Amino acid sequence: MANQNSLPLHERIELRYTLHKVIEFIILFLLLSLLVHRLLSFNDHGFTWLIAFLCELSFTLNWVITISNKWNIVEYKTYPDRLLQRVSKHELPPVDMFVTTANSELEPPIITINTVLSLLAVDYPTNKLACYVSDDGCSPLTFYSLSEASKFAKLWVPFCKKYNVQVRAPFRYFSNNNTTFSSNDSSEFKQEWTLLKDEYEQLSRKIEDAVGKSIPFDVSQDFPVFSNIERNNHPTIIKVLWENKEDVSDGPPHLIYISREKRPKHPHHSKAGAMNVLTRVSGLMTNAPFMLNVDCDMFVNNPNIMLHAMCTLLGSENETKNAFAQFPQIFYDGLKDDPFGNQMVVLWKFVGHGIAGIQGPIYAGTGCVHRRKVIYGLSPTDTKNGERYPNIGSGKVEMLKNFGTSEEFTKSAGDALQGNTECVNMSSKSIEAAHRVGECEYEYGTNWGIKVGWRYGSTTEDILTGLSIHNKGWNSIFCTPDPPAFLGCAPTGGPDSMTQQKRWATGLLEILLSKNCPIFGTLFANLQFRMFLCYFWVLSWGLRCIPELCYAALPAYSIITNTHFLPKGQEPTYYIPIALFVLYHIYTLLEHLQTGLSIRAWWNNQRMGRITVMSAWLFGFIGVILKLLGITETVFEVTRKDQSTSSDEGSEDSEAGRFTFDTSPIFVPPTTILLVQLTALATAFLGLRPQDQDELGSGPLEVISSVWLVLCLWPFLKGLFGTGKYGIPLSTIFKSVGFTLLFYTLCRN
Ligand SMILES: O=c1ccn([C@@H]2O[C@H](COP(=O)(O)OP(=O)(O)O[C@H]3O[C@H](CO)[C@@H](O)[C@H](O)[C@H]3O)[C@@H](O)[C@H]2O)c(=O)[nH]1
Ligand SMILES: [Mn+2]
Repeated sequence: MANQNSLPLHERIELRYTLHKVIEFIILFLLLSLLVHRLLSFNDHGFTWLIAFLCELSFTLNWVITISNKWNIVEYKTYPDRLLQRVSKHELPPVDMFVTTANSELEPPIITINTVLSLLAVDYPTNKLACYVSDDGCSPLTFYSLSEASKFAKLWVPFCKKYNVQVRAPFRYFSNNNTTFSSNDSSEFKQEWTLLKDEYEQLSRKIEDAVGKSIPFDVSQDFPVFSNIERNNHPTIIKVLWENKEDVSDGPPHLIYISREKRPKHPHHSKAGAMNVLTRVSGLMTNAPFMLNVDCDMFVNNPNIMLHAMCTLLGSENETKNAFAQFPQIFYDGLKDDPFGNQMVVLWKFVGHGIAGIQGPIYAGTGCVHRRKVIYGLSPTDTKNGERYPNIGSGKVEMLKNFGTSEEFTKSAGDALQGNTECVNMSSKSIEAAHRVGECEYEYGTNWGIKVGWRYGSTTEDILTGLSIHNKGWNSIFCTPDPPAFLGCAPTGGPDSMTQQKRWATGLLEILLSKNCPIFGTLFANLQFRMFLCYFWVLSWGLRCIPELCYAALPAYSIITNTHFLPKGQEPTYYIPIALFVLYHIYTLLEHLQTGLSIRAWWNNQRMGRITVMSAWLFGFIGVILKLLGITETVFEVTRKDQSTSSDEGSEDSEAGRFTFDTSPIFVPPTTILLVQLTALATAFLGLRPQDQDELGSGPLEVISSVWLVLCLWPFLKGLFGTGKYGIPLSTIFKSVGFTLLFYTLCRN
């Protein structure tokens, strides 16, 4: 038994991918050879040679960082059983659970309440949990749905715990299991199951009925605060929907609804602002040392998540090392073969696990358990020395500067920093204080968003917040239990995917071009150099559109002007780009096949990679430039969450993965690139090219490149002839034709 206690709670396992490494180095060698060849033959070639050289230089740099990112692929195994042998259930630390929602139209409340229900039912002592929902939409519908859900939770939570239900989001549970019971199901179970299914259906129906009405319930009676309010102009609303007074062990934990104060002209800092209000309000009510946060669409898929996370966070060694445990983002009911390339399975598998082997995963905004004191600004050395958080200052003035003027809150923050986890309360006094810390002006003049809490200044607040933690020298842990911890929705459709990618590219570049740029973290703080490379790799997504677009223009330019930008057949270097092209695609295909994906999924991801860079990331880049010039502000556009009901045999299904368009200018650049390639190919095949001089004209490689781009842009080619949402709008086509003509004329002159 003594051995039992010395077994580790988590293990780090290094995975070997020798074949991958070999291919990675061959690709690097080929890239370098190509660069050297270009340098040596500059004089014989013109401007295109220089452009190609610069593009390839950036691809090579990117490749070097990719190799570094994937150098130590590690997996963490966690052992919840060992944890439970070591500590009894009532010794486990409390956890506050946060859910954010912002718009009841784009984020249907039925999705939000399923996430909340799945959280309320996790396998963890109920009296250690509290769930806080932040509603930036200040929607009576969301509020109503939650209050109805809290009634249902009283049946649902005990049911899940009694029968050890796997998936604790009711919409999934009742759609997966259907109505077939197994022979060993007791009649009691069948009865309760039927009752709960009924109750859940009633709950969904109530919410559905309420969706149609502008005010879903009698606000004046149920909750007068909701009458006569505007979404962007209202006081703080906090409502304890359910308080777990009796401390029952299998009932639902506390559930609190929060809609922070919003006033026009007061910056609200989108999700980061919401997270900070959640942090403060929960600090006043439960002040748990750990905080789990999820987006409203990310339900719990593995009821043991808290235990898995605790395996990496508890114990004195972890306490001075690991700041947070991040679970991967995985999506449910994803479209077959990932037509929009946004399920990111391969990305998480190789890059995610690779970064996990350096300083730990980047904070991804959802599915993450944070330490409250780290969010309050603690660094690992503060905990090591056992001193009273010297770096963030514990004097009264510093506490006020850091945490604001609420005495109740500074006291609770002090407690949290000292590891004093005594539970606060939900008295009317603390609720009053909670209203104050939810006000717009509360943060003015404080360190909230700057040194404390979720960081402001980027639409990807998650990456920025995680970076500030890694800068301090903290590690993080990539927690990948089986079955997966959380499942969420990936956008389905061209416009939604593009909006999301644009926001990411914008937010990431905002960080790179600010004083928070990770280079400073590695030079002056404790960010490891290879971790800096990881951050640089992610943060520079928005910049990649420049070499990509230039490189995409080169084959067309070469064909139209009858020149070449790739080596010609007489040179031995002719085979370098061919080998690169083949090997790179074998490499990515290998990654997809090893992840269990199809060739089709690989192809979809390849081409969406090209499309996203030329459209969404380009607009992210432009957005940041406009912000830097002071012309516009960047905004957080919420992604639509589709309510994928279980009606799988819908008539539209055959069209489900088809690319959709809207009038957004985001679709102009890819359409233009497509038309440019088609024009170039037409000139070549119709023999309209100018005479080439001494065999220097464009060759098969230029034509192949151009054809390849057309294949990548196939969804747009179909879009040219599609109708409705499947067709590229005429205005977009006209603009693209205009740009194409301009390009053609410029080439000809
Ligand atoms: O003003 C806002 C805007 C958004 N949200 C919430 O933020 C979450 C993420 O928004 P979503 O539109 O789903 O964005 P995604 O691109 O899907 O989210 C990813 O990227 C975001 C950063 O861009 C992170 O915050 C998320 O955690 C991460 O899942 C959702 O729960 C929203 O309700 C707010 O609470 N307030
Ligand atoms: Mn989302």
